[in-house]
Amino acid sequence: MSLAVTSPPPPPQGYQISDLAPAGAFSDAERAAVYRAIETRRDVRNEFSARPVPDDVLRRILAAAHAAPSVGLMQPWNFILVRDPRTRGRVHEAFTLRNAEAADRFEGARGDHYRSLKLEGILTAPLNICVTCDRDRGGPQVLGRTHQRDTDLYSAVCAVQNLWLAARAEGIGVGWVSIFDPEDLKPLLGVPERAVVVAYLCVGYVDELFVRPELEARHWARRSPLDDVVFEERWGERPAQAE
Ligand SMILES: Cc1cc2c(cc1C)N(C[C@H](O)[C@H](O)[C@H](O)COP(=O)(O)O)c1[nH]c(=O)[nH]c(=O)c1N2
Repeated sequence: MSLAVTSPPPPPQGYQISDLAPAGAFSDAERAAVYRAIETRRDVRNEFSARPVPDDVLRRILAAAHAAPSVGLMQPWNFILVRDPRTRGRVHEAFTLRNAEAADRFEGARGDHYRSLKLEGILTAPLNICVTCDRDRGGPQVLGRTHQRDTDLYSAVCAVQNLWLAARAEGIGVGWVSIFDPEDLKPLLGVPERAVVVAYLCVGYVDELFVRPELEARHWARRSPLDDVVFEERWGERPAQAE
């Protein structure tokens, strides 16, 4: 009897027919719903109702975030659900310190205008979600990240946007608060050294939303026209106007 040494079979590399589905456009109503979510999504700071977000709704929103694209399918995110008022109180203190520093960077009337803006709903929203990026997930080599190390961070931001849009469809507002030193938040939320705090989100039901960005409605900044930001072939080259 020969005892031939056999190497293990190579891992499968193909896919199954059942892995594919038709890629046709959505129905008119479905398409309208997607664009409506995108166009009416707003950053919410002030108008949260205390009504809790039910677990099944929260699960759908988190599943939408978790379905985001990610470099090499790295899925580098975690979602820390922050509900404890004591923790949120500490997060709010961290915000207050950094917000005062930020306000001082704007001079004169601009500084007064800044101080008049409410820029977070940490204590008034019933739920806060911290989105992190674990920079070591997927090991040292991740497909697509070799020459662009920050693509893991970009992936986590894609998850935030998915969450934001799904929340809009559920009637839930989201406000992104970045007026922190992220290192202040890490010990409060137990975020390990290797991970980055990407977003701190205030989440809750809202009865009304601004129809345009609140910062525009409050005369802080203006939304730019689409044509100002579209170039053709090279930076600065404007597309030819359609006849
Ligand atoms: C990365 C990042 C960080 C922040 C924000 C957004 C993003 C993408 N935004 C919200 C921002 O002001 C808002 O998105 C724009 O003004 C546009 O308004 P709408 O989102 O369309 O309502 C925001 N808003 C705020 O009041 N406090 C903040 O700290 C931040 N930080």
